[in-house]
Amino acid sequence: MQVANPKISANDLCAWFGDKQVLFDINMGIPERSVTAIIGPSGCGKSTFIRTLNRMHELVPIARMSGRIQLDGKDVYGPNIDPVLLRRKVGMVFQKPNPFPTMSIRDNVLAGLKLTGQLEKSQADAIVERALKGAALWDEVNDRLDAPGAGLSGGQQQRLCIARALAVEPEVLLMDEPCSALDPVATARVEDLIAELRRDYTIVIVTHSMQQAARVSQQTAFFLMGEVIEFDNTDKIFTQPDDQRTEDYITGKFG
Ligand SMILES: Nc1ncnc2c1ncn2[C@@H]1O[C@H](COP(=O)(O)OP(=O)(O)OP(=O)(O)O)[C@@H](O)[C@H]1O
Repeated sequence: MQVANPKISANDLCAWFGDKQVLFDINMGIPERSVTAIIGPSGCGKSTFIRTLNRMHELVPIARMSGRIQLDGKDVYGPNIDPVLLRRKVGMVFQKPNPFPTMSIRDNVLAGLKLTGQLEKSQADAIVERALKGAALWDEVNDRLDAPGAGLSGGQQQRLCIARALAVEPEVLLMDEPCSALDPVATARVEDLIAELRRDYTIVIVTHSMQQAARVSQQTAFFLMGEVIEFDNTDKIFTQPDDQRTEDYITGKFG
């Protein structure tokens, strides 16, 4: 699938852990303000791929990569790019909700801004409200912003982590199996939220749930053993895939 003016593009991307190559010549354009799902069996390189997009891959000492990743046409591995600033633009939400447990809900939302020394105190209340509203959590927590983050349900904690990611005003949100620790009700809320967020953000979501990919995404990439086997509109991937391996995977013949 050719994407005109992609928000992010990967060109000839390869990645290794030590001697083991785990991504092979990935070429993919990720459209702006849209949800792109990454599916594929365990160990096929989905997480590694999204972690190359905001330079988290390089935080693993034995990790290496080659090829090019561009954000708005600019090389994210270029000499003038500060990885910390890049990660503010390209935020990440992880599999297990990971709020700071003893920190208040309010401070959890502000944590990213505090870390990068960007918090203007006079703005804090407005930022907290905007981020929690953006994460569809404000109505549930606005009367207890000083309570610890750990007191929330799993689904609320994940939305708190999404609020924390939104507080730094990213342009892209990478989500690595964001619902895998959530029950179906909490999952549905996060999926509704993803549908809302796509109006303003470019979202890339790794998921093991084919149903989730079909529900939330506009494009889907099927990864297998470190390669992109097929990348197309989600409807096409789930109804008329071009590759037999995609069909076998989505119909549950392996996984
Ligand atoms: N920190 C690491 N050190 C060494 N090898 C790693 C590391 N992280 C991942 N790998 C290996 O890289 C390959 C790709 O892993 P990755 O986590 O990207 O796959 P995945 O498709 O996201 O898997 P899953 O669906 O199980 O989360 C696997 O073989 C994995 O064992």
